[in-house]
Amino acid sequence: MSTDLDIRDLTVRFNALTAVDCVNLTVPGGTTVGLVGESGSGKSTLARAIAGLLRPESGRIHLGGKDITGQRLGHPDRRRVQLVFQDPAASLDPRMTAGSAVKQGLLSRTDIRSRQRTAEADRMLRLVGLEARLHDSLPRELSGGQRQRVALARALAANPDVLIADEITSALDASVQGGVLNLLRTLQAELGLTVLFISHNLAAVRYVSDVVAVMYCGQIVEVAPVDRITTAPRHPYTASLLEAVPTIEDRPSHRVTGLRTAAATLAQEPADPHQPPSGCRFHPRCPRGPAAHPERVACRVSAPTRDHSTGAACFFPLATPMAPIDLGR
Ligand SMILES: Nc1ncnc2c1ncn2[C@@H]1O[C@H](COP(=O)(O)OP(=O)(O)OP(=O)(O)O)[C@@H](O)[C@H]1O
Repeated sequence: MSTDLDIRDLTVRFNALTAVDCVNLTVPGGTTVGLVGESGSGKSTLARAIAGLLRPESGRIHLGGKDITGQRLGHPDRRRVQLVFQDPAASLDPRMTAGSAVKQGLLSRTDIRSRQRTAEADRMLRLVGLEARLHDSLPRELSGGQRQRVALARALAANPDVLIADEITSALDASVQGGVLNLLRTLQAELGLTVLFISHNLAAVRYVSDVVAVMYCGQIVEVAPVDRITTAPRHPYTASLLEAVPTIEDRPSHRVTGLRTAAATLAQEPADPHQPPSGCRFHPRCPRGPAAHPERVACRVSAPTRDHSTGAACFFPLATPMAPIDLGR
């Protein structure tokens, strides 16, 4: 049975810097939510807070209805959320074999006896597409893709409900990225995992996600099903991100929403989370905001909340593209 992950009003601060600001996000059980946004927008901080590696200042994290906020290391529920990082070379101990790394993940399991661990570690290695003969290999004897599979096996060994994948393909050669993404999709479906998939790579996000959440300067500015958000983004920031992907330009729906103007905005510096702009944090860069439309003062003075009908936190969201007109024969 798959488990919902519910994040409510979550705030994480590093001294004066609010890296995650009152974030609300639900990852429905057994689905994948992709989390995108520019560098420094707070994606990894949110991931680490959900995984219990950072203590939030306020807000709650619920897993299957149970509050797991701020659980300490060693709490039995901590294994239920597993985080896999970008760089397996850094996250794996260079002196520890693949099998030993996976066995570490098994330590949190009360249902696996110590004498079963070797066989179970081999099963986990096979599950991620590695031959059991690699059990005794050290990280330096493995390729980047194999190392990331070991990191995945170690995470899955804990039998988690939620897997957070933070840029897991970014450090890999393009030729092996697809294999890891396919593996993630297969594992997600077979194990009924609830997945938060963080990536700069919008093509990867589109490939694995059911829903996409867009983060800007510590806040979630838009959430929508993947097909909708990639063809008809409602928040100007989402549009800017999509516009930065060259292949998207050929999509007719984007011409309808007139997104070409948004591309230029990404050339400007992102908002500084130490001194976030007033009102909507995107307003100084926004092609639909007061810089281009001086009468739109609301953007400067009030912070928009996410609207249920558009999924976007914006006073002047982009219009839904009109359905194609059927001209008949
Ligand atoms: N341990 C820390 N101490 C102080 N500030 C931090 C710490 N970790 C992150 N930050 C700051 O918090 C903000 C959000 O960073 P975070 O790494 O969560 O962003 P991100 O969206 O994951 O970026 P990237 O895509 O580059 O990984 C940034 O301004 C960053 O400098």
